[in-house]
Amino acid sequence: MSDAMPDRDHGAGGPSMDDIHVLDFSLRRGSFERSVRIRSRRRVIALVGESGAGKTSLLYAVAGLLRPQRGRIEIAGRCLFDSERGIDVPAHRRRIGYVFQDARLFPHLNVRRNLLYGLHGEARHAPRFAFEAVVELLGIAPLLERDIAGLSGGESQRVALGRALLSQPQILLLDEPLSMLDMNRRDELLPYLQRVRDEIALPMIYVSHYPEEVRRIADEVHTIGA
Ligand SMILES: Nc1ncnc2c1ncn2[C@@H]1O[C@H](COP(=O)(O)OP(=O)(O)OP(=O)(O)O)[C@@H](O)[C@H]1O
Repeated sequence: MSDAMPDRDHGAGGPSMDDIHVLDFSLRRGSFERSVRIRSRRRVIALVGESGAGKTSLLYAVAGLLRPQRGRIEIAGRCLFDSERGIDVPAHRRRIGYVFQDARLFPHLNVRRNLLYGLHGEARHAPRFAFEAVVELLGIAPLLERDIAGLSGGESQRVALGRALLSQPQILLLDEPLSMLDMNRRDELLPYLQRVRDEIALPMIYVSHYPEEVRRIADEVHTIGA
């Protein structure tokens, strides 16, 4: 089932004929099996569904961490997997920024070093998302010299989002980034997620349990397992 939201103004980086996502595949994890058929021209889509429906598994397949049994995955027109054509782009070449439920920051590095970790390897050369711009976008400047252990859940998620952007992704995958936060912290973080959505023209796939959260972020909602 899918449910298109009203159009949002995405500016110059908005949807075009090329912005077509195709998630048309079947996967298996132990005894769990899930097939999905999603085609979308919306840049930001959400996957919702009950616990165990397979939302995280679908993100893993997009990220190249789980290989589907068959099918095709295209994000913004870029083919990542096609069993018929023998295409399976390795995970490290998919240019994915992944934000998990828990921020998964390096506890022995401070905020600045966690962010700079994202900006390593090829990402350092002519980055599309520069360090200062990402720090400004996410309001991280006051946190830069702080230790990870002292950050609130919302601050940690902003740093995790910043690190993901600095890795210069072509796709942003968000796996319930607000789920570990209480209501107040969720309300604090949501505007930053909206800024990322509006100011950075990246395709985003957003997994969530919360209809309210999804309505505020995604252009289109797909229910998994219905
Ligand atoms: N490593 C694994 N090996 C075998 N089965 C697994 C593995 N990881 C998850 N599963 C099973 O795959 C199914 C889908 O799990 P998944 O985490 O993708 O669901 P989800 O919709 O993201 O759930 P939640 O909302 O609770 O995070 C579940 O039945 C789960 O038990």
